[in-house]
Amino acid sequence: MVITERRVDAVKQPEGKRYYPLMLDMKGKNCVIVGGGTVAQRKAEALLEAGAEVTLISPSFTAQLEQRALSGEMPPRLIRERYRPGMPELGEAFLVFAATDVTEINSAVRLEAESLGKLVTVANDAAGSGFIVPAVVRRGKLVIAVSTEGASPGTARKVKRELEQMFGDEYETYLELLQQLRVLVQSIVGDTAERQAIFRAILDLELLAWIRSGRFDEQAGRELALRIAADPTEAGIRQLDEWIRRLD
Ligand SMILES: C[C@@]1(CC(=O)O)c2cc3[nH]c(cc4nc(cc5[nH]c(cc(n2)[C@H]1CCC(=O)O)[C@@](C)(CC(=O)O)[C@@H]5CCC(=O)O)C(CC(=O)O)=C4CCC(=O)O)c(CCC(=O)O)c3CC(=O)O
Ligand SMILES: NC(=O)C1=CN([C@@H]2O[C@H](COP(=O)(O)OP(=O)(O)OC[C@H]3O[C@@H](n4cnc5c(N)ncnc54)[C@H](O)[C@@H]3O)[C@@H](O)[C@H]2O)C=CC1
Repeated sequence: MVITERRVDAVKQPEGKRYYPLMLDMKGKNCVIVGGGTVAQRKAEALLEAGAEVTLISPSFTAQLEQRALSGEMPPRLIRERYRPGMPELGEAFLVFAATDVTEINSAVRLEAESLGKLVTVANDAAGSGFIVPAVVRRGKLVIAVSTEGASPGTARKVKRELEQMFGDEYETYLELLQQLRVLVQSIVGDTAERQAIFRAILDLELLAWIRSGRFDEQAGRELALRIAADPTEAGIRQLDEWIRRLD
């Protein structure tokens, strides 16, 4: 019992880091992942989805990565070698992922990448990483990223699943509509304060419920835009809920 207690007491709290979340434009950006296992695969898939060019360095790869390299647009490049210092791919990378199951290799990748001025993440060492990857829910243009700052990745995944239940597919249509209305209002209302008041009024409209009801379509969106263009004032927009309700 005493031994157990000592063991628990000896576990050091990792020093607190405060991360800065951001959204990176990865289109066409070179990313190097060292490793070819399930973690490398998960990171590669997310990067490819964001339009990055992905190179993986590993003596072996998961069946899914092998498959992905043969098919589809923008296949990942697989380099079938063990990592060794001085590989040119690292120097050309925008981001580097050290994702092998060998701590010494991951550390060597980190040191080299850092010496080249690269941002690097280490799959088994949050403290030694320049960035970490959150769990992500996407609904069209709505992106919800969840992080526990490395405290419990499993919890990040769990919270993501909860958010998936809370935020349904209606957000895809909703954000497309809001984007259109925003561009429209920006093109017809010159005064910043008035524009902001209009945007707030639009957010207060019961558009989500309308979309969820299944009665909203392209024609309805057009009609809404026309009504806003006809009376682009806060008061005018606040009256639109009545019109929406009457459509029911
Ligand atoms: C620090 C970080 C670095 C990074 O990879 O960026 C990191 C580190 C580690 N993860 C480990 C384990 C697991 N990781 C997951 C899952 C995910 N891990 C992700 C991110 C991160 N993981 C970063 C912090 C994120 C944050 O906290 O905010 C997610 C969110 C994003 C993604 O990878 O895309 C993705 C969910 C994606 C989704 O579902 O959408 C699961 C769950 C599962 O697989 O079912 C497990 C097993 C359960 C568990 O251990 O909790 C271990 C090994 C521990 C060990 O063995 O001892 C380490 C190493 C360590 O802790 O040092
Ligand atoms: N960050 C995260 O999200 C998670 C991290 N982990 C940690 O990440 C590590 C990797 O996990 P998995 O992908 O599940 O392991 P895995 O065993 O599936 O894959 C390890 C990969 O590393 C490659 N590799 C080994 N030596 C190499 C070398 N010298 N050069 C290049 N590649 C080499 C292997 O070929 C293999 O493809 C584990 O050590 C684990 O602690 C585990 C789960 C989640």
